[in-house]
Amino acid sequence: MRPIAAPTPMTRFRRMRRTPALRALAQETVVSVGDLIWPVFVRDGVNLREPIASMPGVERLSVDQVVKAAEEAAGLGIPAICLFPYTDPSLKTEACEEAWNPDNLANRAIRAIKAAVPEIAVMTDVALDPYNANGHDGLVRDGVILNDETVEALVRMTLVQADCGADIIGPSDMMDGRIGAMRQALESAGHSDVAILSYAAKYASAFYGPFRDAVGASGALKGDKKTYQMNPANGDEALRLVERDLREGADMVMVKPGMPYLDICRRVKDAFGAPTYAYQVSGEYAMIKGAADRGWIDGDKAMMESLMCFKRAGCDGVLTYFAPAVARKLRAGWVWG
Ligand SMILES: NCc1[nH]cc(CCC(=O)O)c1CC(=O)O
Repeated sequence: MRPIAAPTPMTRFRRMRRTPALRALAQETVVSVGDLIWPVFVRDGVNLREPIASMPGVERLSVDQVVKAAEEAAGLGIPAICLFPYTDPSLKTEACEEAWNPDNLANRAIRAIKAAVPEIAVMTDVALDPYNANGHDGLVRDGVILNDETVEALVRMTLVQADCGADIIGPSDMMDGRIGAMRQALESAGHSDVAILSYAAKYASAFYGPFRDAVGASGALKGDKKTYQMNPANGDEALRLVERDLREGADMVMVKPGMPYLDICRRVKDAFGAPTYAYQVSGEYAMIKGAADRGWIDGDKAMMESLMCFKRAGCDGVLTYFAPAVARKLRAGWVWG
């Protein structure tokens, strides 16, 4: 495509910006409620909602409250909810057995949501960090993160989540070969309808800080995640990872974080045309909220603009802590232009 413009004054771009009606007609991109996946934090207990200091407005919810949140999301038309457990430190071990316990917090939440709100898609997190005494996404031996042993553990975790009724498996661990192993295991176990949204291009990012507070992993983590998460300097590698995961059977792919990596979103969408998602991560949320709470930016406008930018960059959808707030704005008839 080669856009052509006659010289001014034959072309005046401002003609199409003059009124809201003309701006609406010229608008190229839309955000709709169907683009949203809402990540929520689950904690133990009953009737509990616990604020997270580094994520103003986000709470850890007990399972009964997660069900309420899922009902609210479904009522707003949000298609999917994604669960992250805050695991009791006493359940964290080096072998991470709690990860495939059918009665762990995340699995109880999946079952409770599917029983009460079957129409909402439940997405899971597959990684060992909520269950690992050392805070890593993989099993660790002598300070080394083990790839193939971790993949076996992740497959066990996946199968239990699928048994509990998960619709979308979300491997966020960045081990090599896990998508193919999970896909095969799901097929063999009769879960051929369960989809995989691969965190294919996940960077070793400073923007995950508030999330690690939210799931209680900040204190536990020994070292960093640079031997498995990507170097922020790399773009071509993201394309190779996405291609590999699609070939192994991923149904959808994700770029994470979101806003600092919109170039990667665009390249991934253009290269493969696969369902492509971005994760607007905790640090991105905290920046917008933190600045808004101090009166430095208009929080609603910055939130809506950020969602539009993901869509413009080629994303089919966005995992965002803003999901219910965005859905409410859309429902109220948000005027973009
Ligand atoms: N498996 C860990 C995981 N899953 C989702 C996030 C980050 C999400 C966010 O920051 O909102 C992380 C953090 C990490 O890799 O350390």
